[in-house]
Amino acid sequence: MDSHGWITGIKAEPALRDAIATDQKRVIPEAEADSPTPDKFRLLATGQQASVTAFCISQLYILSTMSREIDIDEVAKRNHAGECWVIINGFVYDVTDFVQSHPGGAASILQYAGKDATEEYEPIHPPGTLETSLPKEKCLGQVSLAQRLSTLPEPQPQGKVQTKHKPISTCVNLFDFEEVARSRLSTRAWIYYSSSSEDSLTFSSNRQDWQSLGFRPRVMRNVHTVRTNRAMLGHRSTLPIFIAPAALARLGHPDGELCLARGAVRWNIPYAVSTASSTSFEDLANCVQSEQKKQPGGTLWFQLYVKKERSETEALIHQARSLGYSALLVTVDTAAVAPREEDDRYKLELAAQSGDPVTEMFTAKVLTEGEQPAYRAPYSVKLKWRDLEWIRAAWNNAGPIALKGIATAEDALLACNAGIDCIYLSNHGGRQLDGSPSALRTLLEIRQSCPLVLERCAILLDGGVRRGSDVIKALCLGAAGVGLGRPFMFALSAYGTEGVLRAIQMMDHEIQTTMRLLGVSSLDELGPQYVNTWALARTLQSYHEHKGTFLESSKL
Ligand code: HEM
Ligand SMILES: Cc1cc2nc3c(=O)[nH]c(=O)nc-3n(C[C@H](O)[C@H](O)[C@H](O)COP(=O)(O)O)c2cc1C
Repeated sequence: MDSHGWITGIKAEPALRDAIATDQKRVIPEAEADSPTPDKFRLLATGQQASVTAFCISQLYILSTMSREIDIDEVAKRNHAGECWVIINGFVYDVTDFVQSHPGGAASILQYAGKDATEEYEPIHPPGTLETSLPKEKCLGQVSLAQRLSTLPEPQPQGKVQTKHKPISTCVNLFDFEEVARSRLSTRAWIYYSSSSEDSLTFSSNRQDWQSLGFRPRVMRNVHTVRTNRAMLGHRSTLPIFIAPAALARLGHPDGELCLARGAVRWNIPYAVSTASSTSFEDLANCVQSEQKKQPGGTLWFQLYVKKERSETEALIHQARSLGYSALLVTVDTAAVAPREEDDRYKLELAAQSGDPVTEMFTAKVLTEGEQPAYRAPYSVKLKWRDLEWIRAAWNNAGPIALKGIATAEDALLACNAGIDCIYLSNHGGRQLDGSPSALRTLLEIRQSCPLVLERCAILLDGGVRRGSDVIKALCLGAAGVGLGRPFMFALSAYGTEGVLRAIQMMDHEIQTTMRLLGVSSLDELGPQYVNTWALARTLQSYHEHKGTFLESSKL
């Protein structure tokens, strides 16, 4: 390594080296020097701020390859669906044939047709995406270094954000992280994390329902020592909480999902990795392994979105299994992606500002026979209960299986009868069907109409959980454990790994305090006698009135 912190073997011109030194980064190529790709470089920050700026990678990429040079004006001409080129990390890709099948929707690429898409592309896609999604020949060449440098954004003064930044020591609860994250995140990232579908009815009731449940505390019990440990999907966790699967953590912080993995190991709780993780499944497994060498704990679960192609799904399951992910969580509430209008409006506004004709988001396409509608996600609209057979076979008993997104007692019973190990009650944080019930309501419904399910299957749930007291309420009603989604995304966006660790610590503290004030010293003592469900239970559909329909609809 030379005096500038560069690994030898990389030829960096002085101008480039200076540019990167200003940004205080060192670059380490992980692949052979003769065939570098943008995804095979990693940046290590020497300063506190580990913000990975894609342009550093692309400069090296440009310098270290010898492929065809393309003029930026040539790229600019290919700016429509009929001929669509984009620049990513200094390389020019012809994505004309790929655009229509892009899993993130055609519009998201067409917005960058003829332009540099690096800044948008990088935090969303895990390493290796370009290589696996596009044929090699679609990488046409690279733009010249001079042209690339001329389009680089001005370096941001590093200290400015930090001096304004609220110190982590002043955050007292999870809502504080949300506030800090809001001030730090780009508009796009904030909207992506915080938005919910349509009128946000479900999103709002997720929070309200926890608040409508009261406690029935007992006093004068010796609660000097409290035990918070809980087994969830075979993992003996220090706390009855886990990190719920959420896509695109690198939108919030350059270390993205790695922050979550570190938090999970250091606190010994499970982390459910999303199929749409912006860090590769392998990097996360390696991170957990190396953390566990320092201190054992934590586990990775794998959240599965069933893709349109069965072979793709099977490949994902095999990969998760071979990397040692210890449970499979199949998400079942995404037959379509519900509109999150804030996201859509923002994208459309950007498109309108840049004069791009991106209207296809709302344009109905006439389908030829047998063609699937172009949903905005790569997930299967044909998923059915029978598919559990091949999903189970692909997983090959590598650990328990949960169905994530169950929202009625009838489906809970179906899952139970299908031999599923765990029912994960969720409405996707209010991001899918607006008007669907909170997990808490579904749990009450199960207790009312088919309590047997609680004996035969483990129950996990999530949605609107922000307090240790919410967790305890769920456990009183029979949940084995509780997931948190947005709070962890906000915590990592605000303070990286430190934020995640502190968020878990806050939950630990709140859980312990609630237990003491409730008069229990172990989670096993919790039961329905500790909560007052009256206000919520009376809003449920009466099981006795609808018994016939219930029994009918809980069959296939
Ligand atoms: C040009 C080459 C590109 C390739 C090869 C590519 C490939 C992919 C792939 C394979 C996925 C699916 C990830 C998964 O679920 O496993 C995806 C998702 C996505 N991509 Fe791209 N993409 C490209 C460009 C872009 C650009 C320029 C944008 C600009 C915003 C973009 C935005 C998205 C979004 C929003 C998703 C969905 C993420 C989610 O919510 O799950 N992509 N892309
Ligand atoms: C930004 C974001 C991304 C998400 N991505 C996924 C995902 O990839 N897979 C999934 O099954 N659920 C996903 N979810 C839903 C969460 O797993 C979880 O159900 C939800 O966040 C819980 O609600 P909460 O955010 O109020 O805690 C996502 C949620 C958010 C907020």
